[in-house]
Amino acid sequence: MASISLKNIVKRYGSGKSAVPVIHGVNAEIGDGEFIVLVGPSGCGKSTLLRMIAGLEEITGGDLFIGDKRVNGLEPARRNIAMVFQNYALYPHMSNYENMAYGLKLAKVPKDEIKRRVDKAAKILELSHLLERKPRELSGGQRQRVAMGRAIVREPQVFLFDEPLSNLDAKLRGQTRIEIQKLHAELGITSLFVTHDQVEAMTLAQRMIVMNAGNVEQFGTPEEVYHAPASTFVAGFIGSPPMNLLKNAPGGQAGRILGIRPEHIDLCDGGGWPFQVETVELLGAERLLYGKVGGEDVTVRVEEGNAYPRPGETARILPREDRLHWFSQETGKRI
Ligand SMILES: Nc1ncnc2c1ncn2[C@@H]1O[C@H](COP(=O)(O)OP(=O)(O)OP(=O)(O)O)[C@@H](O)[C@H]1O
Repeated sequence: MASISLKNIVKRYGSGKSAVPVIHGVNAEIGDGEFIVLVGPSGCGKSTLLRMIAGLEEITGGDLFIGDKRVNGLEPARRNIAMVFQNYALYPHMSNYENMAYGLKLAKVPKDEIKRRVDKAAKILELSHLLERKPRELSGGQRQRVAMGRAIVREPQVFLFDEPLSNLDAKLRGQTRIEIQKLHAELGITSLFVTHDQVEAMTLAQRMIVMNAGNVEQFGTPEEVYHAPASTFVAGFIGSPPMNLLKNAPGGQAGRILGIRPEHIDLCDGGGWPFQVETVELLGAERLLYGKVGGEDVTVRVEEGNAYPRPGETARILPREDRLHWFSQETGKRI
């Protein structure tokens, strides 16, 4: 196991005048054994960052340490890292056992040691009864477990996951998420998990790095990111539906954006803000009311079973005082 340290990491694709800057100086200290999720919208540079740590992409500037060793120029095979990809990348003609054993065989690990490691990984992943089958004889979720097994047997210092759940359906994604958490609890290997899905990020992360356009917007626990987003970008990205952001809120201040989550607004009989309801959506346990306050979009969440206004009506709403967030209109940063 090992810590990972990113010091002012920069990435540019190409060179000279045609160089495309993609990562603009990322700093992060990841502790030994931590499970970190890297989350952000498509194109923000998550995969590029992960691939630089894996050694699959050259680092343009800055220093990357794994443990106390600077590894910028070290080839991937010598970084003691295992990577799990979205598309599993299993060999179709090999059995699942052979797929898991292949890397060790190449590394000339003795046969009985290979068997010991594969059997142990298969047991952890509940794959023992499927080892003789070929990957095509497995479900998507089982295939992803074989891919994880292949990573585990190498007993790496670091696991890198590149959107490994995105080919699975919603239910299986949920189950596999739980398995990955169990695996981490059992093995305690430093892990970096890339996703664009904020729900996946919130549920898996011990700490999460929220990225936007090649920069780190926030690095914190899911609680910190949810309760104290560092910027309007994070406020709008984390949480579903996203935080309401109002430039001209009643009682607001010039130059400031007021943020309030839909779940932190109550309906009231008098006082509060006038809220013109436009549409209402039922999502099982809750109802979302979409409408306007003074011309700005506002979403309000009401627990199912409670009274709620209908489209076309004007209701009164009261944001909870202790749940208000303030951001600078100029920089978007939290005040
Ligand atoms: N080989 C390349 N040459 C030039 N630009 C590239 C190259 N690879 C990636 N990029 C650009 O770098 C930026 C970051 O890409 P990256 O794949 O890291 O994003 P991402 O956050 O992982 O996105 P996604 O979730 O869509 O995979 C994008 O703007 C992309 O177009």
